[in-house]
Amino acid sequence: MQAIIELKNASVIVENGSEKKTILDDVSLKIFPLDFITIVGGNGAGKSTLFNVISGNLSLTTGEILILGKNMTKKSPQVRSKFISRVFQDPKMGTAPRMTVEENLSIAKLRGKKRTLKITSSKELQERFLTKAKAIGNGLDQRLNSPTGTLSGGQRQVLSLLMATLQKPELLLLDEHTAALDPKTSKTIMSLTDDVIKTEKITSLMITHQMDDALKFGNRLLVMKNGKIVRDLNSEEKTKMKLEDFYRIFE
Ligand SMILES: Nc1ncnc2c1ncn2[C@@H]1O[C@H](COP(=O)(O)OP(=O)(O)OP(=O)(O)O)[C@@H](O)[C@H]1O
Repeated sequence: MQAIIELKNASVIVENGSEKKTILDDVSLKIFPLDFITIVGGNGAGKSTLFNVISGNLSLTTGEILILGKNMTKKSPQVRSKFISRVFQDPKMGTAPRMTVEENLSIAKLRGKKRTLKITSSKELQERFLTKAKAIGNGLDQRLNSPTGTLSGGQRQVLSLLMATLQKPELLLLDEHTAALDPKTSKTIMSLTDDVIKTEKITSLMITHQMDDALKFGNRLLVMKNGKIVRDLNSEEKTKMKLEDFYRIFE
């Protein structure tokens, strides 16, 4: 099967003064269509580095990255954004605060296409958005003409998620996207995420510090430590895993 993303012996070495540090250490990984992979690991394990390497925000020191079989190692984040979208931990990151919800949606429509300064409103996109936003019921559908800076964190994260997925990406990167929300909102956004991923059939990677979410969601689980992938568990192995087993891996 053709992998959506393939990393081949990917390493990133950074220099801190005279010291060199390997922050991604010879990682080889294939992400297949419809994979929903959860990623866990302690602070500094290399999870965000992995995302930055995939999105093109951080260059590999050695190794290769292929997207749909094509070598994209030297391609910019803009080129890769045709294939990849990302939702960040900080609700402020995914949207432009002074622009309204509607204007932000128009930007989402342009993702991956040649960017223009003209921001056009798309009726179809707006209708799709409204249907989904209404179903969530957190009032976002009432705020189409409000600047996104005035939305609650939960509303902004729903908007970021919908913006990242209204135009189906080849790969969705979820970077601890529920971590800054209160427990109830976090739960709502997590079940919305799972629902969107399933109904739109979106291949996804999700970093989380919530072990129960890592076990509950997705079909595959990666554990990272010291810049390496130390476990790559399939669904069956994942279901056998208990929280205690997890904590043992981290020890
Ligand atoms: N651009 C960079 N330049 C130098 N060091 C970096 C860079 N990016 C990350 N690092 C370092 O690489 C290591 C891995 O960081 P990374 O952010 O990938 O960890 P993480 O697993 O996402 O951690 P956390 O759970 O705390 O977010 C850390 O020691 C970090 O300081």
